[in-house]
Amino acid sequence: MKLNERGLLVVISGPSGVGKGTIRKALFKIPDNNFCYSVSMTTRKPRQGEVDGVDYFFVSREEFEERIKNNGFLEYAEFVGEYYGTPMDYIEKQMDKGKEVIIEIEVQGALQVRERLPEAVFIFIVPPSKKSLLDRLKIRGTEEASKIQERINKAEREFGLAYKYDYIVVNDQVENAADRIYAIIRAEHAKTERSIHKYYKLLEEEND
Ligand SMILES: Nc1ncnc2c1ncn2[C@@H]1O[C@H](COP(=O)(O)OP(=O)(O)OP(=O)(O)O)[C@@H](O)[C@H]1O
Ligand SMILES: Nc1nc2c(ncn2[C@@H]2O[C@H](COP(=O)(O)O)[C@@H](O)[C@H]2O)c(=O)[nH]1
Repeated sequence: MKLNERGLLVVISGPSGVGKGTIRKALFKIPDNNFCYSVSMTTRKPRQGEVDGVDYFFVSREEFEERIKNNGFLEYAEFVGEYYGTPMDYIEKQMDKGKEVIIEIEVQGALQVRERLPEAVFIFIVPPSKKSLLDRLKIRGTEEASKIQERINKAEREFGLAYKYDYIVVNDQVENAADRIYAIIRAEHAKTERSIHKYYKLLEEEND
C-alpha cells in the first residue's frame, strides 16, 4: 500500500449533549464522502429507538471486561457509571481501505487515542453557551434530572481539556458545524499529501 492511501482517523469529542451525534449524521449526508462510522460498544441500556449494532453494540459488563482483558479496544472509559469503548479491529481495517473513520467519544477516551495514534485528527465540539448545553440535554430528554446534572458536572472538567485537541468547533447551527469539520478533514488531507510528496521527492533525490 502507498503511504497516502491510508485513511484518516477523525476523533469527534466534547461534552455530553453538545451535538456530536447530530453533527456526525449531518456529516454523513455530504455527497460523495468517504466516511465510515465506528460503532462503539457500551454497557448502558439502549434508549428508545436505538438499534444494537447501529447506534452501539450493547453488551453486559462481563462481556465488556472480557474484551478489555483481550486488548480488544483502541480506547475505553467509564462515563457516568457505564463503560464505553472503541473496538480495535474495525478501525484498522477501514483505514487500510482508505476510508476516513469517524469516532465519536468522550474526553478520557480521546486522550487515550491521542497517546496511541497521535496522527489522528482531534476535534473538540463546544456549545455556543453553557446554558445551551443544559437546554440541549433537557430537550433531548433521554436522562433523568440527576443524570443530566452528572453529565453537566463532567462537562465542566472536560472544557478544561479542550486545549489538548487540534481543533475546537462551535456547534451553533448543525450544518455549519458539519461544514467546518468537513473543511478540517480536507485541509488535513492536503497537509498529509504535501508531506508525503516531500518524502517521496527526498527518496528520489537520495536514489539519484
Ligand atoms: N446546533 C444545535 N442547535 C440546537 N440543538 C442541537 C444542535 N445540535 C444538536 N442539538 C440537539 O441537542 C441534543 C443533543 O445532541 P446529541 O445527542 O447529538 O449530542 P451528543 O454530543 O452526541 O450527546 P452524548 O455525548 O450525550 O451522546 C439533541 O436533542 C439534538 O437534537
Ligand atoms: N471513550 C468513549 N466514549 C464514548 C464511546 N462511545 C460513546 N462515547 C461517549 O460517551 C458519552 C455518553 O454517551 P451516551 O450515548 O450515553 O450519551 C458521550 O460523550 C459519547 O460521545 C466510546 O467508544 N468511547
